[in-house]
Amino acid sequence: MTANEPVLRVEGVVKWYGEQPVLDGIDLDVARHEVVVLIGASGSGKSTLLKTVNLLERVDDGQIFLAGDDITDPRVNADRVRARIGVVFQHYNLFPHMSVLDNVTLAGRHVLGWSRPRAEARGRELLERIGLGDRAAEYPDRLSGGQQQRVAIARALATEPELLLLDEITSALDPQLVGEVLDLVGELKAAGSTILMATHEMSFARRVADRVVFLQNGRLVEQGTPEQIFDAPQHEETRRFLARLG
Ligand SMILES: Nc1ncnc2c1ncn2[C@@H]1O[C@H](COP(=O)(O)OP(=O)(O)OP(=O)(O)O)[C@@H](O)[C@H]1O
Repeated sequence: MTANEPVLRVEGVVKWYGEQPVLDGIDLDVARHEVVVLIGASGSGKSTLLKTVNLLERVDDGQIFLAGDDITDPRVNADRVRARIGVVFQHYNLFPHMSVLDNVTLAGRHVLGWSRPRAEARGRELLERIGLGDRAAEYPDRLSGGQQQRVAIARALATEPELLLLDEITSALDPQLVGEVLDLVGELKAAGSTILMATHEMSFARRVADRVVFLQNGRLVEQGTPEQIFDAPQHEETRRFLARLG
């Protein structure tokens, strides 16, 4: 990979569900250390775009490159690609029958083949970083929703991914737990993570995004800095979307 190559390049991506194009020719780059935030109405295609990057959905047309590698090539090993991309979803999806530490070490041990000591050293370091170092041996249901979502973020970081995908990671949380998760994302940004995320939290998008991307009906309508998008949107569709949010 060359110095200027984006971590992620999405080129002409099209995805159909039945008769309906859900992604209608998306072009998008994410540079190293950049935080790109997807906004748009429910159903505009944000989650589907993240799923195509993580290979949970196959594209019908176009290509996706991760650090220059075409990950939409049908011959790629999807598990290997996924180990290079950390993903956190709305529902934290921790394994309830495994300790917090085992949840965090699973991918390193089973996908990357790390030894237990290596995976656990990395896992404990991450749990310390998210302020849950003393909860390693507990089961997830002993933790609050915000703490579980922080563990899910630690799990996503465990394989030292090149890219983090965050999909509505606060929308299932009680309002008083949202802040701790958003603060953690702010810390990841400060530490230089490369992040592509979808959110309905416009105040957070404004705070954390280097670039905001507005999607509507599977098309990328407009993108720019938070100031450009929120204070001076150029497209009528963007203006209408933001006006509806009040
Ligand atoms: N598995 C599926 N089968 C058929 N249609 C789907 C499927 N998943 C999503 N869709 C449709 O694709 C469109 C885009 O959905 P997507 O979840 O990507 O939107 P979104 O912008 O992430 O919405 P939200 O903000 O509500 O999460 C919607 O019309 C949705 O109904």
